[in-house]
Amino acid sequence: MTITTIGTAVRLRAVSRIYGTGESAVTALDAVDVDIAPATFTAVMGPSGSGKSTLLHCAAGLDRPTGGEVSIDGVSLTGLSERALTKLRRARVGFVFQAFNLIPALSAEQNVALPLRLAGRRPAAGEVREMLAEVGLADRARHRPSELSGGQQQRVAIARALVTRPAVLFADEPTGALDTTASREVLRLLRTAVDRHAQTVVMVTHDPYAAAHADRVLLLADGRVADVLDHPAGAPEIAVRMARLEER
Ligand SMILES: Nc1ncnc2c1ncn2[C@@H]1O[C@H](COP(=O)(O)OP(=O)(O)OP(=O)(O)O)[C@@H](O)[C@H]1O
Repeated sequence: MTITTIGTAVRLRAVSRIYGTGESAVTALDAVDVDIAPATFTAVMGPSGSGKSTLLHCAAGLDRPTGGEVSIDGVSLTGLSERALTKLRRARVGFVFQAFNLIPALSAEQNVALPLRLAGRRPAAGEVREMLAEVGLADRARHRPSELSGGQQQRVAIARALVTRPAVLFADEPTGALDTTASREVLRLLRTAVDRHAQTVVMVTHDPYAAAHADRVLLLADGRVADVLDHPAGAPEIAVRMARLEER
């Protein structure tokens, strides 16, 4: 069964995720409600262990919540079979991870073409090259990941995540392993996906400077949304709200 939720790219209703059972049970997410509007950039922050990665994984359909409901692009994930969930992820969702996760034996171009091939499509002429050009790597198409800098590898990973033109891009600490210049370039690409291509970006980060690129910052504590900051003025404002959260 699918439930249509027009106007929301990602919707969480009373989403809980409990790891383990009995005395060792850990409540990583505690009845979280979140609505993420299409074509917006959301940053998810919070102290270590507050549930950021769990939220991202549940919202992206990579992990199943213990309770509650997640919808992506108007489709409820509850009750979908693994196969249907995989299909939905391939069609509507992109992922970027801190560790890039490129396939070492494949060239940049082959890495970017992978999601299209997995979806059973033969990439159209120029399609993959255009995507690489969008992330500024047209001249690196035949290079393997080991022949690229960290920043370039992450740009290939972004091209790979965006090549299917997914409705939502989830990014888990995408700038965590990068220096300031490479981070800025990655954040600019994520911002472009939102502003130019009307895609929705949800990014977990520890870095207030990265979060300052977002339209909205969700601050988690103990598996709940403890604070929300709309249109942050800059990194200092975000850092202050984070500090307040950590003092509680
Ligand atoms: N597979 C698991 N089994 C048991 N507990 C887990 C598992 N994954 C996460 N947890 C626990 O759930 C809570 C939330 O973890 P999560 O990784 O979502 O936090 P986080 O905010 O992303 O942390 P960090 O910033 O350190 O990456 C933590 O207490 C963590 O120990």
